[in-house]
Amino acid sequence: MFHHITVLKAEATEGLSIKPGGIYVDCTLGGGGHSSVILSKLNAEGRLIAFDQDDWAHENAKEMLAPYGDRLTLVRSNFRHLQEKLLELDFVPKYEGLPQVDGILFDLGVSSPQFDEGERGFSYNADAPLDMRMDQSAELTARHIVNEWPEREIARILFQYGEEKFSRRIAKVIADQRQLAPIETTGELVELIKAGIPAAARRTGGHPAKRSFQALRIAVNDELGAFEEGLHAAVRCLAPGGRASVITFHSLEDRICKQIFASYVEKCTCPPDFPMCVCGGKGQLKLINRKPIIPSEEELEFNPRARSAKLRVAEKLQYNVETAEGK
Ligand SMILES: C[S@@+](CC[C@H](N)C(=O)[O-])C[C@H]1O[C@@H](n2cnc3c(N)ncnc32)[C@H](O)[C@@H]1O
Repeated sequence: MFHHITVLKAEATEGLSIKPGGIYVDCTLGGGGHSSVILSKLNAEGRLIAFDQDDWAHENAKEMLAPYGDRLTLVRSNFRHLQEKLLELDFVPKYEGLPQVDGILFDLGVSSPQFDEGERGFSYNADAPLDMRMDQSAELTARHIVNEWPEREIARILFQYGEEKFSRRIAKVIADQRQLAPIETTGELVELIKAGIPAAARRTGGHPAKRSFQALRIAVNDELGAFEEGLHAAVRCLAPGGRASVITFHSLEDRICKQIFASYVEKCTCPPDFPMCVCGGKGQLKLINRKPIIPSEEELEFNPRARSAKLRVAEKLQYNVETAEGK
């Protein structure tokens, strides 16, 4: 059973402002929660293209979303290849060599089954081989990072991606241990992480391995690099008036989303409610919400995993003056 509770389900799909006959992309299919809401709002002309790099998500979606027939196209790929993959689909309109879709959704991170199934190696609560790959055909595993990367690189990712204060001490414990024997399992790694954190600090702030496991997962899957590339591609692939809805789960992701969106609005000086950019600037997006939308208390009661979620929505502007005048 694939059981993932969809986060900000109504808010993220309402953010897309769905037209029944439009073409939409869910970059993070997962358990199909957002995809099924989008599909339920489409008519016979409407299409959803759903990406995931994990086979599990596809196996589940093939069954669960089968009633929608050819309204749904599944793409097993990293969303960093969004533009190339959309160009391959005949039914997606193209303009000046770019695909044109009406909305794109990202719900970042891992799904609950990926995390909860110990065998995938994402969880510090289960003993399993050190894997952590979302795409099981990818080469880089957590085992490789822990056993092969230089100690200072391990310290860097623990600090940058996990905000782990004791990153250097943990990296040193890992480097010392692997001289004796390779580190093979999540259980062994949890013990090494604990050994690198002073006893008093271990008793506060949740599970002592939480931050390091997050950091390793981000590094194994190059999550931030893929998101940056995917979000830039999304802005290029939106048709005028199309929306991007992005749910992030930690400050590193949210910062990337905020900065990328800002980089496409900052040169436009048109009023926010203006339907078309006429200032001659190169603005391509307008922000639908300046402050991120966060889950309600009711949602958090029902799904505590939604606690750190933030939703940002932006809309592609109509073509700017140069393009609108038929250049
Ligand atoms: C949080 S879950 C999505 C849950 C989904 N929105 C739902 O409601 O069921 C994130 C999913 O995105 C996938 N994913 C994460 N990063 C990806 C990437 N760069 N390319 C493709 N899929 C990715 C993961 O494999 C996972 O299945």
